[in-house]
Amino acid sequence: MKGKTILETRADGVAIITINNPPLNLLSSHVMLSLKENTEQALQRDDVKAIVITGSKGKFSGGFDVTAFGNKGKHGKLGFFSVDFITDILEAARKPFVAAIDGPALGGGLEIALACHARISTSSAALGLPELRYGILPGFGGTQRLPRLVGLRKALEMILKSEFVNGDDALAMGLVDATSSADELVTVACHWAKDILAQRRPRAVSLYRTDRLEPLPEAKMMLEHARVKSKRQSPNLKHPLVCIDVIEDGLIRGPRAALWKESEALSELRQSDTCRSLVYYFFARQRTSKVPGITDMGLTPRKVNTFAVVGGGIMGSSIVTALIVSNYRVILKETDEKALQAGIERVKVNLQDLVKKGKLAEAKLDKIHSLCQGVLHYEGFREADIVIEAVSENIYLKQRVFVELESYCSPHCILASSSSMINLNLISERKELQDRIVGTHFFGQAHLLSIMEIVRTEKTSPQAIVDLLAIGKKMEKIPIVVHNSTGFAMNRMFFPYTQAAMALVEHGVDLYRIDRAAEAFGMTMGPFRMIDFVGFEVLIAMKFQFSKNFGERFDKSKLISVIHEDKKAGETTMKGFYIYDRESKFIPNPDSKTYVNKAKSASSFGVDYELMKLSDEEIVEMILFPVVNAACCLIEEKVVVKASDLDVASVMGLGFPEYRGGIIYWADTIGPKHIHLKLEQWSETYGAFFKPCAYLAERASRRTSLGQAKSRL
Ligand SMILES: C[C@H](O)CC(=O)SCCNC(=O)CCNC(=O)[C@H](O)C(C)(C)COP(=O)(O)OP(=O)(O)OC[C@H]1O[C@@H](n2cnc3c(N)ncnc32)[C@H](O)[C@@H]1OP(=O)(O)O
Repeated sequence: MKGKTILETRADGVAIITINNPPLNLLSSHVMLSLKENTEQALQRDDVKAIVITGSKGKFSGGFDVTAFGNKGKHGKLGFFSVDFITDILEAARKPFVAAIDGPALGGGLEIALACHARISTSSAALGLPELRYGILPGFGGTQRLPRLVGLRKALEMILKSEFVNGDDALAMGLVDATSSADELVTVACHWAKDILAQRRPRAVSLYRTDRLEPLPEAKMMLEHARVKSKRQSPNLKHPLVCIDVIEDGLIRGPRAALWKESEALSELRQSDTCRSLVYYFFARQRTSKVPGITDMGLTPRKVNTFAVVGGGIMGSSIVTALIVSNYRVILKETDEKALQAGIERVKVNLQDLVKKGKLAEAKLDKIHSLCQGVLHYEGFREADIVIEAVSENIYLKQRVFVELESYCSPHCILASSSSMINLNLISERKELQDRIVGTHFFGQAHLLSIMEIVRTEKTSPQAIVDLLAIGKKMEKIPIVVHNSTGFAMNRMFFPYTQAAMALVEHGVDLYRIDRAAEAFGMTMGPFRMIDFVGFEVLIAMKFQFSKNFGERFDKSKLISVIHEDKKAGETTMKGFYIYDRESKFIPNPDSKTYVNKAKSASSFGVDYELMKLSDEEIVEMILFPVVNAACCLIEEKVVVKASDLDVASVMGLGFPEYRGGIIYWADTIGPKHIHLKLEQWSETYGAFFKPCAYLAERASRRTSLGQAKSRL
């Protein structure tokens, strides 16, 4: 990736410097060098009185090219760019600089704009400093200039959450000085620059503004609060704390001194393991929508307006919610009036929940809810472009629904099942339907989680997959395209996570200690919290399918049989391994001892004093190496096309820590040999559940990595 900037001079004395590195005008070293050269040239020329910086083709700049992070040596002089160029040449120039922003102005891109003397943007521009996503901090002055432009409170929010704002919001908070249409953008920016030149508008230097900063004692309290929150939310991460320290340093020692501290911190953080893992993960996520043999066929997604959903239970109503929020019209079918009203009510509650979480504007609630229409007898199904079956996980019921769908839907309608584990080939054997049958598995609550498995059989048409990828994008879901198999990819990894933990409990390890160890490692939820989240019923259904399809390996746990007696339990009923209140706060459930004692006495395992002595790290290995093994089986069976898809699925579905790169990436940092050895030992002592698969064995013996897809680092 090379790229450059282009300098043009206009008759009125304004020079336009355009960043040109398509498609996103990223800041490669060539672009930065060229920007510096063109800026110096514009400053030296007598015919140039003011300068506008913009990006080509409606994109200001997507920021620094992150492929360079994680590598030692490359881009070694970023600090000089930040201080010597951005601060001492660009911002210090007597000739005014104005940024004309359309499209993304992110990371280093926004930081260049922050150093200009004014910023004009379109309403739809996306502005943000998402550096923390990559384990680094804003390194071109963003830690100093953003708080001085928008106040510390808002700046901390944007930086720590890697939040983007649009042009209108940026104007409201003082991040930009005016908005304009895209057509007029550069003209408005040129006028603004001339106004500064004529002293009709101020030549504002962001680095030394203080009018928006909160008083120091208040600022210190905010920073302390941010530290506490960051330590609580991500105790294993250092870079958010480094970033907070650098911001504070600027408030105490002054912004210029802090710029050097910022660039030193950047140099160090960009070579960290966290940065390497997060950059890897960024590209792994980007790659999920590229499916070899499908997305390279030149197919265009068909227009989809209307969905139909069969079943308004928890999953069905959640899918309806996710669809209507994305502006699709949805017909919801239930079997009787009572069930239908309950389904529609659930959709309403889900929408209100989104409002409460700040993810949906209250004013839009009624309009969005009106996109859902309830029916009892497949009325309107012929107009549907896609039907999603969301009835309970009962193969016979699903088969019956698909027979009915064939007669009520148009011959082009995609027929999707939301099953989380049932083999799609069993759902319908009708040849006429085969190329239209696909799985759409939303892990957990479809309107809350951002991942979607798209399941294809041997016969599913590439067009149906391309259509679903486009729908997933509109719904802002990360798609994982998988081949049909019991449990697909996510549940194939989730189930062993719970099984290993249950085996440990039956051997005498404390249930809550296992959750604590997993969470300290970075899992969003320990295995028992996770079981509560998905609900006991789902786990029981999963055990049934897994035992049937994978045999004895998955048939050992007695704890599942015990909880079967209480199968409605879980977070939705406010009682599972934990007890929940209405705010979803939870405490251990004293009754879970009863489950555990019953399971122990029914179990063939017996208390194992060696296992009871395990350290937290060893507990984590014992519950996560089986997940690595399951992921290896998925690669071996070609359920996924790229190992990196499992990294993304593990993070987004299983809550594996993103900063460890995902399950396969993490396993490669430990080494397949060690994992294989441990699993072999455990399988000898504790049974076939731990038996490593052939793929893992082969990689271990050849000492090669498990991930086939190479990172772009
Ligand atoms: C020193 C500084 O403080 C440090 C920094 O600047 S850190 C960098 C900050 N910038 C970012 O985080 C931007 C990340 N990118 C994005 O969020 C999105 O790409 C976007 C919103 C800008 C655009 O989205 P969209 O138009 O859908 O384009 P998208 O498909 O994502 O990207 C196009 C290509 O650019 C790549 N790309 C995007 N941002 C990149 C980046 N910062 N570095 C390297 N490659 C990048 C994508 O991987 C993709 O590659 P591909 O064509 O090979 O798949």
